[in-house]
Amino acid sequence: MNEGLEAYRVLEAKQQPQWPDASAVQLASDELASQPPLVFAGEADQLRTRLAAAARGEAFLLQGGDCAETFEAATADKIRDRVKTLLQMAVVLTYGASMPVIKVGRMAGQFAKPRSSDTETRDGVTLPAYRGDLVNGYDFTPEARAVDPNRLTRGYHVSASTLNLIRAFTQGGFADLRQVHEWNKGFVGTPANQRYESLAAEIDRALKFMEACGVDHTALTQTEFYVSHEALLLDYERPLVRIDSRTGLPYGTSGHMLWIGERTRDLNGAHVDLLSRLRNPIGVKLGPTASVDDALRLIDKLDPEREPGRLTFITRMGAGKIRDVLPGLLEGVRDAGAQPLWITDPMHGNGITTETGYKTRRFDDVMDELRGFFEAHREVGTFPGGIHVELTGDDVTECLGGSENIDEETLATRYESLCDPRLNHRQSLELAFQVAEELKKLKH
Ligand SMILES: O=C[C@H](O)[C@H](O)COP(=O)(O)O
Ligand SMILES: C=C(OP(=O)(O)O)C(=O)O
Ligand SMILES: [Mn+2]
Repeated sequence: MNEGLEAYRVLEAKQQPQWPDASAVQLASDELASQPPLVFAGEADQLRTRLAAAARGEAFLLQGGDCAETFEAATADKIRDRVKTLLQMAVVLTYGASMPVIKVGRMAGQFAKPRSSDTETRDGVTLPAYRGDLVNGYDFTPEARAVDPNRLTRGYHVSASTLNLIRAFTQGGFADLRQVHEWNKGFVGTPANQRYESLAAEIDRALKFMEACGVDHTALTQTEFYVSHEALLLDYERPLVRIDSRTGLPYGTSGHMLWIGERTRDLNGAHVDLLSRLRNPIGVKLGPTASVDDALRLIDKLDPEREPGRLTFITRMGAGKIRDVLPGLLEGVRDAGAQPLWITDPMHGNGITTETGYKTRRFDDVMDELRGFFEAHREVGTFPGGIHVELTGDDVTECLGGSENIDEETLATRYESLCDPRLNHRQSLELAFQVAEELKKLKH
């Protein structure tokens, strides 16, 4: 029954590195195959159950983290701050939505990147493009940019220690909601403070009320937190597929939820084939050219049983297109009787490059796409089930605007991303406040 797990090998796999030495890749693959799984099948099942609730309109998904994690930045402080940002956003969204928020990091495995071009040219020198720390290094030298299969096992170990820390933080009391309300301090003295003050005060009061009522301590101090990444690099994903001893079924154990990117979602390609055979919850990015037919064929292939929570469509249309494109897609899928979870990625359709060469996004465009997402669902009568955001807990300057009004000149001061621009800590919270306002409207 599981022989099909090798079927992807004869199909076209886009965006894979050209490894120079097949035997070194085989060694790395054998090494990965001998390591323990990073996540357990039962956890993936539990996430699927949670996502099924979101598909029914009874929960909301918050998925976020770096565009490209790096080995170097897998430090305790940076992991803590990213988790903290997501937890703080989740508190705001939970209050806005009055429903559970499912927390899923783009973490502990988000190390491989699809690129528009195989090469990068700087000052007349052309080298291979950076494809993520799982493949090559970022420094612009031939040595760093050479692809290195030893990075596959290093990526596994960095993911393991990242996940270990995430589990410790979210189970060990760090996620104490009573601490999480400290977030509003980040806004003191900014124009955003006034705008969000009243919602922040309401949340504070609600938390104090819960505590006074004697709500079970663990409900306030422990939280479920899942990890996900784009399942791009098949030489990493395949060796981490394991057969679950309970059910005899294959699970990708590199993360709880795996998604297929916009560039690799070909129906007859290797990525769709391999992921179709795994029991994890699966995501697929859908850009503005995706048709109803594309979506329905993906459903047939990835979710033939139409099992709630199995399939999440992550739309990334661009602020200028979402209102035109999304309603038709939602209608077509609904009319075919399918109920995938629909979430929005308001980042990847809104990239621009400044004259000085920085890849960036305008906070206002991100918010506009988010509002377009809620409008499209309102129009069709479907549920806007979550958000997928590139963000960091650090005080970087990568996206334009927000309450700090980051301008083009400021971008250069703390631009740290090696791939796409992320919302910084404050911009992320600001986004959460505005999404909470949209969620509140849903209830009325
Ligand atoms: O994260 C997404 C893609 O890897 C990224 O947007 C591609 O960027 P590029 O056009 O710079 O290759
Ligand atoms: C590559 C990404 O997105 P997409 O596949 O939507 O372009 C990403 O999420 O970083
Ligand atoms: Mn990205």
